[in-house]
Amino acid sequence: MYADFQFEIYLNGLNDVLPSLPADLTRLEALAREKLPPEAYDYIAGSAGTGDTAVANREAFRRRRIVPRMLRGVTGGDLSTRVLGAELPAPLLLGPVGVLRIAHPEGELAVARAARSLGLPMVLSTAASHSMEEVAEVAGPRWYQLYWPGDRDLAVSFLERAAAAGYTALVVTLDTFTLAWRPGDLDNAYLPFLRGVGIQNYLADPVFTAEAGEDPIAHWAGVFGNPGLTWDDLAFLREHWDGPIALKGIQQSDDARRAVDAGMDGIVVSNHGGRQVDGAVASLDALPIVAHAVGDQIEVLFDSGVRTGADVVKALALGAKAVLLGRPYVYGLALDGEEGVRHVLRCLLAELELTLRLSGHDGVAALSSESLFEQPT
Ligand SMILES: Cc1cc2nc3c(=O)[nH]c(=O)nc-3n(C[C@H](O)[C@H](O)[C@H](O)COP(=O)(O)O)c2cc1C
Ligand SMILES: CC(C)CC(=O)C(=O)O
Repeated sequence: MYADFQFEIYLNGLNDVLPSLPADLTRLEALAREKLPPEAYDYIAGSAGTGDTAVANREAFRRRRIVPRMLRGVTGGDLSTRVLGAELPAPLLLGPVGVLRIAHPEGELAVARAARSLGLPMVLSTAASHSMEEVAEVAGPRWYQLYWPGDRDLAVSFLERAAAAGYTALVVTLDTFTLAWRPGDLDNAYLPFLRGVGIQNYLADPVFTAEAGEDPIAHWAGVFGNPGLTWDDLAFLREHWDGPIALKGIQQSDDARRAVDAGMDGIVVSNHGGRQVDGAVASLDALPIVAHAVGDQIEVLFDSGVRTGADVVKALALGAKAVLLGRPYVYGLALDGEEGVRHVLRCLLAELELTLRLSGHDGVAALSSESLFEQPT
């Protein structure tokens, strides 16, 4: 049971049981802000444009309310589930976040260790600041996130390296072929790759090494600016990746159906945490529409705005099989490395389990849209 340490905390005090971080995960952002270099904090916490979509992501969660049911003989509260062919102890993954060394020197390694200690999959970003092979050495279950380079040889080399290093599923991010207008980073003139953090991931790659020495921004744009991709190109990925593939950044039902038609195994309903299209629909608002459009034909995952266990309950009730966590674990990383990430995950899982049981659900499979009430706007 994930919540077992709850009484231990009451008996001994939070800080004897967990690192000296608050149990209220929504307070971590303010603490991380005090610790991180200002431009790194702004990059992590920031979003596109006015931040409208990032705010809408949270509002969409607030608008939905859990409706607790009583006397339902709730005993266990089983969180385990099966996603893209993998048995997960809980419907939670660590979403792909690039350049984690800007938050902590151990970066992706610390995150991988924390995820492994709880048996949760980590989705490693193409833009990771440790190579996928280094991360694989310390990671447990692992998936690989692809920023799809225009150069097909480079794309194949990423896929082959990921498969060889034991990454079992592929998450292809479609919504970030170029960075959005992000005023905070523009005001700071800050892009992590400029500090030579992000691109280190590729130095082990012969194709990339040939290009090294070039201006890193021009290099990034040249390599990953691949806006001409279409649905037809997905056949290429199928040809070069044997495991399951999920498309990340889906927000619309026709796009979701096209993913089914293209033979994909999953989609991640996501607006990149509001970091790409400012004014875009809140990801949680898109979720039930997309989930309804595809039914059981493809697995639906979700991210953008998840901050608490109750949020996970809401996303699952609206049709997600599992959720990906973004910024919260990065704040934990910034505050206390591996321990900080584990703290975030343990608190979130405990709260998820308690919320599920207290609202009358004997496991994640018992959730449905009837578990929620939507407040009129
Ligand atoms: C600092 C930062 C870097 C990110 N880097 C990546 C990335 O490399 N690849 C990717 O697919 N998504 C990336 N994302 C998006 C996350 O995977 C995820 O969609 C988003 O953070 C979810 O929203 P949340 O932060 O509100 O939980 C990044 C997000 C942040 C905050
Ligand atoms: C483009 C990336 C390296 C990182 C990313 O996805 C982001 O900053 O949102």
